[in-house]
Amino acid sequence: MKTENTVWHNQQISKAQRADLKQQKPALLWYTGLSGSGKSTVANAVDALLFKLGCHSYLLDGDNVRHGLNGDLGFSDEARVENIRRISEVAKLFLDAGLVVSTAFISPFASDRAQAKAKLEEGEFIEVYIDTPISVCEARDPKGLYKKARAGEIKDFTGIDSTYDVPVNPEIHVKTDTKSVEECAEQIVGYLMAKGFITQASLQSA
Ligand SMILES: Nc1ncnc2c1ncn2[C@@H]1O[C@H](COP(=O)(O)OS(=O)(=O)O)[C@@H](OP(=O)(O)O)[C@H]1O
Ligand SMILES: Nc1ncnc2c1ncn2[C@@H]1O[C@H](COP(=O)(O)OP(=O)(O)O)[C@@H](O)[C@H]1O
Repeated sequence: MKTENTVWHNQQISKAQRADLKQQKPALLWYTGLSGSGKSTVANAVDALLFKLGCHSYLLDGDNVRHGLNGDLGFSDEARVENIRRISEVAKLFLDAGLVVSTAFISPFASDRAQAKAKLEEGEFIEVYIDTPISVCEARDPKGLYKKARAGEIKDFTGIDSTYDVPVNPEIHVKTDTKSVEECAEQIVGYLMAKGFITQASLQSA
């Protein structure tokens, strides 16, 4: 999709040059999971760990992005599709800047996650499934939203009266009901190290 009568301008500094300067490989950690599953908590812990390791990263969080860029969108299926489309474009720009990016959105539809992946280079999209049973999410209910949804005060609530497509083959599968936040974060950072997204050189220069 592009605006009519616009032409792409190649830029002088490439994505590879920006990444080389930071001694890291751009990547997108795409967190997905139910409300209350732990996306924000784990993504924040990972981002803090990456920062400590000297990695140049950035976190786009669902609730926060809906305070600005996507503040005009609600929770109908169409609005969620547009929400994820915009986020995937923004994430792509951040990757272009050479960063390790995290996005923490419910992103309930598999087709939207697939489209986000298709916008990136091979291997850059890392799906992180925050797999927490809805019973646990509901017991946590950190924002009191499940209570409101059960009372019929919020409609189209994911897992109650709006669909969530469970990831079929996520790169990282995180179980927050059996692991601590720290263990979940270490699992994810360990994956990035094992796959060479963070190099020894970048750690030594930190
Ligand atoms: N109807 C409904 N369904 C789900 N979630 C709701 C709803 N209404 C408000 N909220 C709050 O919005 C947060 C989800 O926003 P996202 O942008 O991640 O959703 S989506 O990816 O477009 O589905 C979600 O944040 P998290 O709890 O962090 O997931 C909720 O705080
Ligand atoms: N291992 C864990 N990982 C992530 N969150 C956990 C874990 N154990 C308990 N929690 C709690 O679960 C809640 C998850 O909320 P949040 O991170 O906002 O989820 P989401 O962003 O998916 O809506 C927080 O209150 C957090 O403290």
